[in-house]
Amino acid sequence: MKIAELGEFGLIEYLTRNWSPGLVGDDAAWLPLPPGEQGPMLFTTDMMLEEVHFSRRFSSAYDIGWKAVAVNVSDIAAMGGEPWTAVISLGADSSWSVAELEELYAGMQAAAEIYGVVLAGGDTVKSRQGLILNLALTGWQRGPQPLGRDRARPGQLLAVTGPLGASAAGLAWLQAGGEGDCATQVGEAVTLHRRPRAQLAAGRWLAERQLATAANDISDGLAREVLEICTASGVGCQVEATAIPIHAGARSIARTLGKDALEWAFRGGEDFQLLFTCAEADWHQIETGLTALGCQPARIGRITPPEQGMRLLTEKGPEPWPAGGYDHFTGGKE
Ligand SMILES: Nc1ncnc2c1ncn2[C@@H]1O[C@H](COP(=O)(O)OP(=O)(O)OP(=O)(O)O)[C@@H](O)[C@H]1O
Ligand SMILES: Cc1ncc(C[n+]2csc(CCOP(=O)(O)O)c2C)c(N)n1
Ligand SMILES: [Mg+2]
Repeated sequence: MKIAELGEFGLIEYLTRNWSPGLVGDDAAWLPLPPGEQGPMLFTTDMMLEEVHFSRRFSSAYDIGWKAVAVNVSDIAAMGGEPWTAVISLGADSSWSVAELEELYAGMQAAAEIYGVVLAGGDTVKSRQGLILNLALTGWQRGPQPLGRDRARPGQLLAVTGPLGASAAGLAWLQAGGEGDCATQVGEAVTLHRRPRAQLAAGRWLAERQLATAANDISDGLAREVLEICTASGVGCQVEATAIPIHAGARSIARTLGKDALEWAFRGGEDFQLLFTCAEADWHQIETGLTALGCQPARIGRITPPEQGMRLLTEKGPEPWPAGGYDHFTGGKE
């Protein structure tokens, strides 16, 4: 069915026909505050555009809906918070059918259930070209203070919650005409590109115990996220290239396509693992706790005093920190 057959209001009614009362149908959604929660409120937004953040050639409408929820939850996870309510802004051109938008909503709903997000209304317009999907997500802080980017201190460890490079590798594989639906490490990289996982349990675990001093989700690549923590905290760092965990599927795809998987880890982005800093004395507890949650934590380096700058230690010796990361206005990558 074409969207024009339903019209704007018919489409909204159709897509939200199973939602609870109070969430859709008035000027604003209303719902009770989470019981007993008084921590600071968190509020984030992340937008996805067709052919910028996803392509219908590589992802189903369900995948796209899923990803919109996961990328927003990831920002709450990086603060050590709990996600709560999201509103959806949707712009669709006439190439999108009602059935596809229904799939998009099914994907959003499925991810929302997994992460405990309530979808609470939104706004719908016709786009001139392609799909625009934006979520604004509220959340709240469990710990006494948000897990920011500005409390990394010299001597602390830099670590990640799991392997990197999978999403960019999965996308490169699909762009090269590769099959995504296979039960291999390559298939897993493709799945991680299509349906990224927010590290909500890891963020919550670290924040509740106050074991992480700073954190960031890896949306724009390790190069960019380490720079953000070091800049916000006013510190330097020393990262060992060989300690950076690379997803096995990304390694395999890099070999086949003649690419560099480490480059995907640094500048590919969309891995949505957490980058965090912690006291060295807490590492054993962190490694055990995060592993029990299904993560594959790895320490990749150390925070240093600011005057030492940011350095990458490779087999050839110390190198300046790799520039770049994903930048929308410099052609994707710097
Ligand atoms: N157009 C804007 N107006 C006001 N603030 C903005 C705007 N775009 C981004 N920001 C703010 O700038 C900061 C960095 O934004 P950015 O989108 O890079 O967040 P991020 O978490 O680093 O990345 P990602 O979008 O991939 O999650 C955030 O605090 C964000 O709220
Ligand atoms: C079709 C297609 N081409 C390229 C990419 C890669 N990509 C797009 S946005 C982004 C960084 C995060 O964005 P933001 O900073 O807006 O959160 C990355 C790595 C993709 N996913 N799909
Ligand atoms: Mg972020």
